[in-house]
Amino acid sequence: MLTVAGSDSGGGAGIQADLKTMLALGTHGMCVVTAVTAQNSLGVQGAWELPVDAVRAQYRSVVDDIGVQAVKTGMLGSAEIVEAVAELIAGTDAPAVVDPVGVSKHGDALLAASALDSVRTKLLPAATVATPNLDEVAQLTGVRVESEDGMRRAAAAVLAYGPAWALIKGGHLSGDAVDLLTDGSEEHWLRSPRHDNRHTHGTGCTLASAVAAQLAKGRSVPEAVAAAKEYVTGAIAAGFALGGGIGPVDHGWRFREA
Ligand SMILES: Nc1ncnc2c1ncn2[C@@H]1O[C@H](COP(=O)(O)OP(=O)(O)OP(=O)(O)O)[C@@H](O)[C@H]1O
Ligand SMILES: Cc1ncc(COP(=O)(O)O)c(N)n1
Repeated sequence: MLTVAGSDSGGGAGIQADLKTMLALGTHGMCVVTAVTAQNSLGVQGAWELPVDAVRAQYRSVVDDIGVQAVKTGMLGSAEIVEAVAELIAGTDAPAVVDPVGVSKHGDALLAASALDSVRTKLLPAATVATPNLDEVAQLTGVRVESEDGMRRAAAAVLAYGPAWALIKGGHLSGDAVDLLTDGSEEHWLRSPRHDNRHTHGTGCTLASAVAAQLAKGRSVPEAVAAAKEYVTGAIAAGFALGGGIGPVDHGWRFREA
């Protein structure tokens, strides 16, 4: 399966998190790099986008020869890259999990403000599952959620842009870590205990890649999301200190348990 995302030199989020997740879930990981970040446990020190032609060329190389069973998108950076990727995934016969990455855990911008409209009108409509966190919901739809009660409103506002399913992540609320998956008719609440662990770098990338890996294996969207939630919860519980700031989740927690 394929991730279209930015590189995190610290190895906790982005392309690196995606490929580790794909391996841990028994799939073959491939990647289209959209941007390179200089990043560590303290934040993002720099970010450089690739030319849009390089993004398109990587995508065509992989899809035309090897083929894909599922695609995941993460950091896309600019409106130009968002629009190119939206067109590429819309033309690919595989489910697409779109993580509309806006800012890093440290508050560094990973998407230009000028790209928001392209995310709304081009990328979200091409998604099988869109996985915004609550800050991204606010940025994209204007809906602000401060408690579980508001998550239905958030999902409706995201679904209005056209993804088949919305997975609203409540990781930034307090209390249990609750997410809502809905296609507008079915509703699935995913709840896990909140782990009191500050080493959560990469949670969003890991969850979205895990959903894509499960879809690649042929699971339905609700089954894929339930299995992905279980995987990311274990990875957060096993998150560990690395560097002087926020350490990564542990993508290999199941290997170590075994
Ligand atoms: N402390 C925690 N304990 C358990 N689960 C958590 C915790 N924090 C987040 N989660 C879960 O992790 C997943 C990712 O959610 P989150 O809201 O953190 O995504 P994100 O904001 O995109 O990630 P990031 O903050 O790294 O950019 C969700 O399933 C969420 O419920
Ligand atoms: C290159 C890159 N992509 C995405 C994120 C967001 O990470 P998270 O998984 O924590 O939402 C990041 N920090 N860096």
